[in-house]
Amino acid sequence: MKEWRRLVSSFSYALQGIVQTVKTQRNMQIHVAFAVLALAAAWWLRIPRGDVLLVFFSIALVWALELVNTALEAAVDLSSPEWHAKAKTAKDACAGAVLVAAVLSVVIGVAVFGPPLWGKLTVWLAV
Ligand SMILES: Nc1ncnc2c1ncn2[C@@H]1O[C@H](COP(=O)(O)OP(=O)(O)OP(=O)(O)O)[C@@H](O)[C@H]1O
Repeated sequence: MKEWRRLVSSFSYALQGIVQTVKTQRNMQIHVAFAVLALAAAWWLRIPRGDVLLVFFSIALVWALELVNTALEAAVDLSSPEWHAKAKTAKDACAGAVLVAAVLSVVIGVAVFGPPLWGKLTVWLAV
């Protein structure tokens, strides 16, 4: 029973971490907005299941890295409030990781949504 309660509370702390990050981090709010847009577009364009999984994968990757980035920023601010070269390296590298995932998700987005969007556009333009 105790184990079960511990599992539920760690899940609840994890959810609090996600909610708090969405509430406080502008970049996370942008990622969430893009994810909602991408999923709405996937539904509208009737994207095949395999491609929807790719979209979910890129959303999860960007969100996960933004959460790690937020955690690292908080830890660095706590341990090194003054300027320090290593604090800069840590923050910049973590921001770079988010950027890599964001670029990958743009590439996936163009590959998944590009052809069906183009198809819709050509139908509209032909009318
Ligand atoms: N203690 C520090 N020592 C050295 N450089 C720092 C330090 N704090 C921040 N920086 C530099 O300033 C940049 C911006 O840091 P900041 O903490 O404002 O994060 P951010 O990327 O603006 O994220 P957010 O907007 O989510 O707070 C870092 O990427 C880093 O280059």
